[in-house]
Amino acid sequence: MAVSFELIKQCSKTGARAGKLYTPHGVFETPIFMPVGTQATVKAMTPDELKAMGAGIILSNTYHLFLRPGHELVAEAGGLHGFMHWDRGILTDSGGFQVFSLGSLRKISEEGVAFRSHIDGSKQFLSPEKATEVQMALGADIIMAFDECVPYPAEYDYARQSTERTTRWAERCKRAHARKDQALFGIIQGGMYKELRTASVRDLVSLDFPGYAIGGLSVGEPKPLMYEMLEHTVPQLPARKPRYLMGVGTPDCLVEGVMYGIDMFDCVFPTRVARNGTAMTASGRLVVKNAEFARDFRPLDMDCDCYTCRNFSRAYIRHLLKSEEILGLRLTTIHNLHFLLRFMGKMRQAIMEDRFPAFRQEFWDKYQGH
Ligand SMILES: Nc1nc2c(CCc3ccccc3)c3nc[nH]c3cc2c(=O)[nH]1
Ligand SMILES: [Zn+2]
Repeated sequence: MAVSFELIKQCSKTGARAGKLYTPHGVFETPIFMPVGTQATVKAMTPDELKAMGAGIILSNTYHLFLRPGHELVAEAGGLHGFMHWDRGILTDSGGFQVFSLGSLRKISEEGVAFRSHIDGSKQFLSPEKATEVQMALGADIIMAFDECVPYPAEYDYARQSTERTTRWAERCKRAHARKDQALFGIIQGGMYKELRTASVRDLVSLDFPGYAIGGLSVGEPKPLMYEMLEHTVPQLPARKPRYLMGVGTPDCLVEGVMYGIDMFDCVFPTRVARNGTAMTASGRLVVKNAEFARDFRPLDMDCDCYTCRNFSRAYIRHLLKSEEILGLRLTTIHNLHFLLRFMGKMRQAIMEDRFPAFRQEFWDKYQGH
C-alpha cells in the first residue's frame, strides 16, 4: 500500500482526530499542514529550511510543471523528489483547478479541458488520462484525481452535471493509474448542495480510493457555508482513510476543519501573505510593512521561537520589505510557515490529551480574524 492512515486518537466530543500518514517518503503526524510549492519550490525556502521547521509533505502543481519545464524533463531528473532535492512527502494537484484559476479560453467537455497556457498562450489539453500520466511522471507520493472544481455560486443542475462528470473522470484516472508506489485520492465535489455532496461521496467511496479530498470549497463562499458543507460531508467519509481539505489554511479555518475531522490541509496563504509583508500571529495578522512598526524592535511574534523571531526585529524586517530586499520575504515566510506548522502541532497535542474543545475555545477567545 503506497499510502496508509493510522487513526491514533479520536476526540470524544468532536470529529477531531490525531493520526499518522504512512508514505514511501516517511511517516507524518496528522492533522498536517502542507506548504504549497507550486513550481517545485516552496517560494524562498530551501529544502533544509523546510525540514528544520518540520515540514513533512509539500504540494506541487501538475498544471504548472506540465507547462514548464514539462513532466518528461522532471522524470529525467528523477521525478520531483530528485529534481527539487526533497526526500520527504510530495502531493500534486491534478491541474483542473489551476486551468480554471490560471488558464484562459477554457473549454470543458466529457473528454477533458482545452485551454491556453498562461505562460505563452499555446493551446493545451488536459484529460483525466493526461493528468494521471503527468502525475505518474512527476512521481509524487499522493496524486489527485482530475476534477472540475464546481464554481461558487453554481446552479443546482450545473453542479450536478459537473459532479457526475468528475466521478466519471475519477474512474478514468483510477484506470489510467499504474504506479503502485503512489496513492491516487478522489476529490469530492457537489457545490454547496448537500444531496450532491452525499452523491459524490457515495460514488467516489464505491471506487475505493486510499484517501479523499474535499474539493469545491474555499472558492469564495462565506465561511459559515464552508463549515456547513464540512459538517455534512466529512462524517460520511470512511473513518480509516485520510481526509484532505483543499485550499484551506487560515488558522480559524484550520481549527474548524480539524474539528469536523479533516486530517490534511494546504494553502498558499502563509507564503503568499509573507510576500506582501504580513506575519501570522496567535492574535491575528500583523502587517509589518506599516509605519507603526518602523521603530518597533520586538520580534514579529513574542511567543514564537522561529529563526526569524529569535534574531530579527519588526523594524529590521519592515526595512527589508520596504527596500524590497529578498531577505525580507524569506524571514517573513520562515515565520509564517513555522507558525502554522507549530499551530498544527499544538492542535494535535490537544487532541492527544483529549482537550481539543478547550483548545478551540481558547483560540476563538484570542483570534481577531486572520
Ligand atoms: N483539484 C482541486 N484543487 C482545488 C484547490 C487547489 C489546491 C492546491 C493543491 C496543490 C497546490 C496548490 C493548491 C483549491 N484551492 C482552494 N479551493 C480548492 C478546490 C480545489 C478542487 O476542488 N479541486
Ligand atoms: Zn516566528
